[in-house]
Amino acid sequence: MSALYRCVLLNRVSTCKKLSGLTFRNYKAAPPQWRTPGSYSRAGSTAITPTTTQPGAMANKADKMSVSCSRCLSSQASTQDGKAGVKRVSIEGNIAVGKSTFARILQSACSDWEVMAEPVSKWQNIESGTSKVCTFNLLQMMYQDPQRWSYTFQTYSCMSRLRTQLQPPPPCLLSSEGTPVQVYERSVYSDRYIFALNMFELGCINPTEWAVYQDWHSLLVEQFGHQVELEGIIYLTAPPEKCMERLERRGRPEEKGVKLDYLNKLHVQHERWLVEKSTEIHFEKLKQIPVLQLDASVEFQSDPEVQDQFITTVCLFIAL
Ligand SMILES: Nc1ncnc2c1ncn2[C@@H]1O[C@H](COP(=O)(O)OP(=O)(O)OP(=O)(O)O)[C@@H](O)[C@H]1O
Ligand SMILES: Nc1nc(=O)c2ncn([C@H]3C[C@H](O)[C@@H](CO)O3)c2[nH]1
Repeated sequence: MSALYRCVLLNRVSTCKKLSGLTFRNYKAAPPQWRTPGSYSRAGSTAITPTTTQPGAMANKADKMSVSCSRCLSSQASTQDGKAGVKRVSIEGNIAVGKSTFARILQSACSDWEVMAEPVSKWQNIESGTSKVCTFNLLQMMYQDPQRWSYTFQTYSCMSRLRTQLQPPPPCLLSSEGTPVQVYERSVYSDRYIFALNMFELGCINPTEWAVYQDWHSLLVEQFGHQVELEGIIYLTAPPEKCMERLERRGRPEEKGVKLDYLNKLHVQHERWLVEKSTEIHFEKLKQIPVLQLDASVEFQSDPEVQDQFITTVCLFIAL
């Protein structure tokens, strides 16, 4: 069944449904508007059959994916900052788990979603203040000498994420009749509660730097308030060994020295923050954020059926 068809179907779901372990409670939301790659079309309204009742291959694929949702999205998106009705969601997960790949799939499936990529190329090409010819690769510097460069990296990565999260949605999203969504690849929150915290625990950020980082991070998040709030988090998980395999296959030069142990530590940070909820969080709203956990160890890149299943699940999460 195509993503377009199933998203049309979603329009009629109003009672508690269970999909691959994901429970949805009563919701009435406008249907997400979908496109198939290459052709954009608006969805009409048709009766729905929940995906769990679909026989055959789809059900088997669903068995392969473990999906869980800690709480579903509130239908109230931001209304105070010119982003009325636009929901904001971040995709979180370990290095090379497949966030960009997943984001591209979402982007190509739905015209109402704007995916904002992590600004890696900016980190790789910081222009010198005096000469545009001279650039610095801060990502490489951080990996080569984490003790020296981690704090600098976190200031720059957090600033660039903040800039991304403050970007207004494009006019087409604001005028959308469906459920427009801005999807960020990582966020100012993972900057602090995954990476900066991890670097501090590893001793690559010293206690003074950590105190300074936390102070300005809190100030920025509090000052920008609802402008940097999220309505949901999509957490992609895979065993660190799988991430290592994908990281090596991708072959990003700066990541040559990344060890499995580092990915294990980042995995633990993600689990503490998003699953066990044992990370100390300093923002009340962030503590309440619904988290959709998706098992990204499935090789979904070349499997349209699995992609469809993911899209449907995200679509339901966002519609709630
Ligand atoms: N589900 C998947 N099945 C197989 N290969 C995948 C899958 N998802 C991603 N990959 C591959 O793994 C590599 C890393 O994926 P990707 O760049 O999307 O990860 P990422 O999470 O965005 O990484 P980063 O944390 O560095 O931003 C890529 O080579 C991609 O083609
Ligand atoms: N130290 C550190 N802090 C961050 O906030 C952060 N965000 C991403 N990364 C690394 C992971 C990938 O190699 C690469 C692309 O995601 O950049 C980070 N590294």
